[in-house]
Amino acid sequence: MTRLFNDPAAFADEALEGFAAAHRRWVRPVTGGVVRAGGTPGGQVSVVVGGGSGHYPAFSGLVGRGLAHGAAVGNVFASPSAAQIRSVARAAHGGAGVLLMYGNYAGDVLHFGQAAERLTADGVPALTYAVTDDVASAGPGEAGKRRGIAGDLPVFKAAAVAAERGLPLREVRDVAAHAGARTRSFGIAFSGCTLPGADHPLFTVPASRMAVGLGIHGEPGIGEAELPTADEAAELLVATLLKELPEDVAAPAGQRAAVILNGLGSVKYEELFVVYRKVAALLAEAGVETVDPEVGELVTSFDMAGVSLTLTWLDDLLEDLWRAPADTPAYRKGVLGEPEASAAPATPAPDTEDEAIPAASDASRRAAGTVLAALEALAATVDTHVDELGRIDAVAGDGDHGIGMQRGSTAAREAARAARDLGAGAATVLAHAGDAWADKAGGTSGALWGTILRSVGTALGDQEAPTAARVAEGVAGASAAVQRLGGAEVGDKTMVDVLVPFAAALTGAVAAGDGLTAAWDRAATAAAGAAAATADLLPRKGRARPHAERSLGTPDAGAHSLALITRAVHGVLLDHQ
Ligand SMILES: Nc1ncnc2c1ncn2[C@@H]1O[C@H](COP(=O)(O)OP(=O)(O)O)[C@@H](O)[C@H]1O
Ligand SMILES: O=C(COP(=O)(O)O)[C@@H](O)CO
Repeated sequence: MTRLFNDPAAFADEALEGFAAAHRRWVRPVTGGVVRAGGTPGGQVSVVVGGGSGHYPAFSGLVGRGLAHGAAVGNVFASPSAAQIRSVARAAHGGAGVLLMYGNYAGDVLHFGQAAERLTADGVPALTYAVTDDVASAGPGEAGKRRGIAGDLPVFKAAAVAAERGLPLREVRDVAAHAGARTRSFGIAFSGCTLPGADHPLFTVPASRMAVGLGIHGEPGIGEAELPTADEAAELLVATLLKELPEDVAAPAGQRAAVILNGLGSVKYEELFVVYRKVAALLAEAGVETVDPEVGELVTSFDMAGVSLTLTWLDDLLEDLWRAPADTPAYRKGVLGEPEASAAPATPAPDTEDEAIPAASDASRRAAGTVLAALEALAATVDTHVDELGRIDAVAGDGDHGIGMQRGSTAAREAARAARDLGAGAATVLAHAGDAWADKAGGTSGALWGTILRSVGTALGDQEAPTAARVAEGVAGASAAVQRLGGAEVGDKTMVDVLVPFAAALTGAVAAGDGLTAAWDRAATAAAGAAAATADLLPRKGRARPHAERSLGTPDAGAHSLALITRAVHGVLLDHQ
């Protein structure tokens, strides 16, 4: 239970503020996260890590010498936005490029990928690396789909030390990939966390049982088993990882491994030590020599009761990097010399983008008024359904869809209003709204909704009075852009299952001669039907994928919210026709 909070929606921001105030020796707050207090030495590659809040010490607690140069910090269980990541990366840049590192989650992949593209275009060379250590999240044949859990730490650390030793950007990324390929984790859980403001945990397991194969967002595991003793838990964790050796490790005997026994939030240190006692014995029995083991909380999920074991199979390079000293708020080891003089920031962090409003025709400015009304109706619908969206998402996802949509749609409405008040046309109002949505919400749906609004805006332009055909073209463009960006197809159980038939129905009705309001009405009806039909699908993308069966009978959260929104926008069109 998370008991101490003010406004749940402000929890992540307030926690970051307090964290930075408490750790000024190590970190300096910047827009979107924190960077090392002493900056990045000139000419050194910076390693910028990040992810959602709720996982402390990941990610802000891992910033300091010997580890990350900066951390981009998202909302609770949602990736930071591309704008946050760019801001942190620019502040951490020492002139030699930036490696962006994160766990392999859909939202993180989208936002860090977009940030890397923009940074490179802005003259800050940037590469990405996603950690995939969690063996329970996908089989060995799909290792690229695995998520990142406590294996984040050794992989981030290897890259950061390589950067500090002066390696160029590509080689730092190669080191990250080498450490990632040799890092595996597996966990068990006894209860999920309770998010700030929620009154029950994301999942529960009967007192006599445990979930096997945990996730760090309240995912309930891939199986259930009898509650083990501490020794039995150790046996399961060790046996699972010894069966999951990296390709270039033939057998455990004779190997050396970095070991992390990680508590997820409410498993106490003494319990962890009881488990570790057996883990150490079992690894020794298998002929594995443990190197600088860590027992404690390194990646958490609020108050989740769970424990995971991580092994990084070491070679000479990886052992050297793992043993290197570090000095961060949450992870310290060895002794570091005096800090090198830091670079004057090579790339000052812009806090705001250029806000110039392009000229617009009167017709487009009038259309911007309708766009604003549509965004107001959208945000109101999300507010009304916020709890329902969270509940649906919690069935097989991480329960944050309502909160994420609320943050995004509220920000979009405010940005649209400000742009409209400055005389913007329809395209500019939608572009500002889309950017604000993606920036404030983060997460998968934040990136996708930002793209939807911007795509529709591009088709409308700032000059012409939008016709029904233009609107249909914009929605079709949004549908194609979402598929390109997220890689989902119809049938994967995502918002694409609604967006594609919605766009097709709208285009078809307009082509058949319907006016916009009538065509939108038909399309919104098609959207509602398509959203309901997602209940029969098995998810193949996003957070819900590993819990496919649990989601049968429940519609996809993003599909459902999209259908609700299309109906709300129809009400606005009726009023404005
Ligand atoms: N690859 C994808 N393409 C399109 N939509 C996706 C994809 N992955 C997830 N989604 C949509 O995003 C929704 C989840 O949104 P949200 O919970 O806000 O993001 P997150 O999963 O990052 O927490 C899902 O219900 C699904 O509709
Ligand atoms: O939740 C996280 C990011 O994943 P999403 O796909 O945005 O949900 C984050 O907590 C882990 O970095």
